[in-house]
Amino acid sequence: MEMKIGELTKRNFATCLGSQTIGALLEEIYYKPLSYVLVMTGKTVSRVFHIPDLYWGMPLGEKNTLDNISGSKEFIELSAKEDIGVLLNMEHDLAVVFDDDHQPLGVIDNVPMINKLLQFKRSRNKQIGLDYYEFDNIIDSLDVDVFITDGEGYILFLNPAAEKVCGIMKEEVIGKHVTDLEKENLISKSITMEVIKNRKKINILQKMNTGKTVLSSAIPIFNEAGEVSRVLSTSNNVADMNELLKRIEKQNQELVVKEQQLDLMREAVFGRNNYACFSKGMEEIKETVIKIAPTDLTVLIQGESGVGKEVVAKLVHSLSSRTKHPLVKINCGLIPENLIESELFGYESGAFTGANKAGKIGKIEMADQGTLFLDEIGEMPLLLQVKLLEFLQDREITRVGGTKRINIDTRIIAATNRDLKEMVQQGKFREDLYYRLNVFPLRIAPLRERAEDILTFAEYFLGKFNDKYILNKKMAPDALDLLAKYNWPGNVREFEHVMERAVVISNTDLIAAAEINVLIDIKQESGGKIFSTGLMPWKVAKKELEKQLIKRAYDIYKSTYKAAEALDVCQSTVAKMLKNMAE
Ligand SMILES: Nc1ncnc2c1ncn2[C@@H]1O[C@H](COP(=O)(O)OP(=O)(O)OP(=O)(O)O)[C@@H](O)[C@H]1O
Repeated sequence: MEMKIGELTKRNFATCLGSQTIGALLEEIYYKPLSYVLVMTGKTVSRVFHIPDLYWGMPLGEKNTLDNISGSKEFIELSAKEDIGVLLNMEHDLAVVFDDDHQPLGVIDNVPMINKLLQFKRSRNKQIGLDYYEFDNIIDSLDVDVFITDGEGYILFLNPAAEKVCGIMKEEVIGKHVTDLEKENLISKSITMEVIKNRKKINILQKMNTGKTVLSSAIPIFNEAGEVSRVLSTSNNVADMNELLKRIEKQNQELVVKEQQLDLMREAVFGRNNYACFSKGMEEIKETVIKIAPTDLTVLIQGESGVGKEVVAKLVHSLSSRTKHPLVKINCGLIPENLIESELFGYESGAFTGANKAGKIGKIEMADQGTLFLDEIGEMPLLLQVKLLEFLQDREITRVGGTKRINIDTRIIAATNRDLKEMVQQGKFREDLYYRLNVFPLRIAPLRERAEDILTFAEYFLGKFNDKYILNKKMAPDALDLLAKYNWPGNVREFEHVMERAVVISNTDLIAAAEINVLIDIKQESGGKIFSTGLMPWKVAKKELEKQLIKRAYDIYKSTYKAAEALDVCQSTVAKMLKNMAE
């Protein structure tokens, strides 16, 4: 059954006589949520005014009576009992609805829209689309604020969500102009007028008198003549967005805390593994280790002997998820060639004479779930390189003398002080194995190339050996100078040994340069050898060498006596030559 006109009728109207002045009328209805005024002549409705139009005209004609002004809407009269089908194809915008006694019951506005809905519904012959009232209900139930004005900025509608955000009642503001809301400080800035002016969508942040800040978005709706006939504003509570942002921020903070905890954990790991660094290069290695440790990437660490390759390998393992499982080290250079295969792969009982009867598991198997550290990989015999390559490809081993394939899950870290690439070129190392290992290469620079690390190491090892020997020794500045100038052919390992011996042998609590000097002996700096890089006359070369040695010794000791002692010449020679050089 079709709806009746009475069900669609809005009761937001007032009646009055045509002799009433506009001023008096508006004063009377000011606070009421009304949209229309019906001017009565006896029992007949003679004119209908849209209340916002009256506000608009008021400054000019406050004293005018309704009979005297223009602007009445065209309308049609309908009975409440009629089916809504009568609206079909109706040309008027507005209908005034009467009851059985011909008393005005209300109005139906926006008839064309209802019309369209009806047509739509009928064309489908079923209940598709929404009834007019359903729209009202839906907009009222929306959690989004909806605020509608006419094309001049007079407020026509706001839903409960908008009432809440603005802190105003519909009744208070319907029919008012948006600029009044600004004047009354109900909103900070009207977006509606901007939209009317610019004829396009605008977004702004609005502060409401409720203290809430909303992000408003308003769009113009145009009539057929291309004029802005309505402005539809919706807004989102910034507090809700802020709430969301706060939540995101909180999560970010939690992440930062977690990151810090992770940093602390890493520091603890670094501390435990005795990794000291100061130079940019070493910091970079530390950062890289932090990044690659959690992955299962194979790492190839290259660098001279004693630079700290094993330290780095341990770090990678400690910071990986495999840390609870063993880090198994195999020094490929130390195991006799005939044993290395069984060392790596293990053997079954009775595999060869002299072997343990029960058999033995190899290092690779021991490293299952953990990390296998192949130190001195450059020393691995070529034949075994093939077997290692096979394992790296299949991740399976067969014990010597056995047939069973055993699946192994291990991470590989290899280290070498040899130039593997060069070995590949010389045919001493398998190219395919080289590429299998060189997945993530790390090169650790020799100590002489990272002089910035020396002071850090001095402090670090001083602390370490003071603790070890329960001492409290310090380094004299010239002793530190000396450490910084030496070129450390044995790298960190040599440095560590020198520091340990210095702590142990120094006679006082202050380790002096002379005590360091005894340990590193400047004459050994280049193994006691002097290299020439070009040819020059004998005498000139001799002179140049003398100058260089004197300068070097004096730079280190800052004393002609000590320099003379180190160079094994008399003090006057050093003093004289320094003087000549200065002239
Ligand atoms: N960054 C570092 N922080 C603290 N100690 C370090 C560092 N680097 C190296 N060392 C110390 O130097 C010594 C040599 O380090 P490590 O054994 O790791 O060197 P390597 O490069 O593996 O040497 P090799 O090639 O001879 O096996 C170790 O005692 C180690 O503790």
